[in-house]
Amino acid sequence: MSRNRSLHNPNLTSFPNPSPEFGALTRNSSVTFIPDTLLWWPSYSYRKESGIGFSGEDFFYRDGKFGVRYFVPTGCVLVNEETAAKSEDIPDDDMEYKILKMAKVFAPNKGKVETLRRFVEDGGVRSLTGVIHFANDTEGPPGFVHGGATFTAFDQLVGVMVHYYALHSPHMTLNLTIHYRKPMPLGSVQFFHLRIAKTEGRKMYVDGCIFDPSAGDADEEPFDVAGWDFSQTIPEKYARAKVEGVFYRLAGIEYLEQNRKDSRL
Ligand SMILES: CCCCC/C=C\C/C=C\C/C=C\C/C=C\CCCC(=O)SCCNC(=O)CCNC(=O)[C@H](O)C(C)(C)COP(=O)(O)OP(=O)(O)OC[C@H]1O[C@@H](n2cnc3c(N)ncnc32)[C@H](O)[C@@H]1OP(=O)(O)O
Repeated sequence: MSRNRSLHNPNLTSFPNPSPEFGALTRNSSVTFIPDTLLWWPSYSYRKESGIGFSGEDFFYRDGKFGVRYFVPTGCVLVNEETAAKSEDIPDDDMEYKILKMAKVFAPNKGKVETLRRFVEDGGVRSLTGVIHFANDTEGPPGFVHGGATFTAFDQLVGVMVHYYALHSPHMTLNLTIHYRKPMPLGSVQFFHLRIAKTEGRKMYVDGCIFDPSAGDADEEPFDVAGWDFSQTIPEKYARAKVEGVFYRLAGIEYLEQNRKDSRL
């Protein structure tokens, strides 16, 4: 049996650098790695108060619980200095302009210039791909990841994707459904592939999966991540968990402040 078990390393507490999984994605020409400084949003309040950005290749949810690296389809960089400069004549109280200014700070200044609207019109796939490490303290069933940890990971990953493609305009989760297909081995490094299925008004419909190249049939070669065309969905048999959900664009971040006041928090 030539099954690749290298992804399941119970002793792994942080990302090996560079990990074989990360390497497989960087060799895939249909995806581009975005340093997660551009997407990382650990705490909106903290960030706002401190003005501190975050660096490093790994994303961790609290104390080393999840580590994440992100990729987007090649040629889908949303905005750069040039695009942002063209928006100088937009009034300052315009929400989209504020978002563009944020994006100017956070978006990578390289690659092809694509605005969100242009990209959508082109019918391109809006997706996010990456590797995620479930460290040992996410344990639920003995030897496996807790379903709540999987859910949190999905909510965060999809949230990051939605905010990325919406040029950082604030969205909240309306609903999220997880289908647990196969137990998630504790300490394993998994891949995820998420996409925006459609946008309707203020709603963004999303779907995707966390998948494991070695989760297919035992007599097959593992799934070829380096050669896979990520504009396609991942074959069902590799999915450990699948997700579908809807995110909703808020009129402004002030909505959250108003809710805090209303709740007397
Ligand atoms: C989280 C914001 C952060 C902002 C940060 C800014 C920039 C960020 C940049 C990067 C961020 C990076 C990462 C972020 C990572 C993760 C994101 C975390 C996401 C979360 O973890 S977030 C917490 C859980 N989330 C909630 O806490 C939502 C509570 N909720 C509400 O606050 C209201 O519900 C609201 C405002 C959403 C809508 O309320 P509303 O009054 O404005 O509008 P209304 O009620 O009319 O609903 C409008 C349409 O949604 C339909 N609808 C309503 N509820 C539904 C449901 N449950 N399922 C299906 N459809 C539903 C209605 O049927 C109607 O549909 P239709 O228009 O078709 O009739």
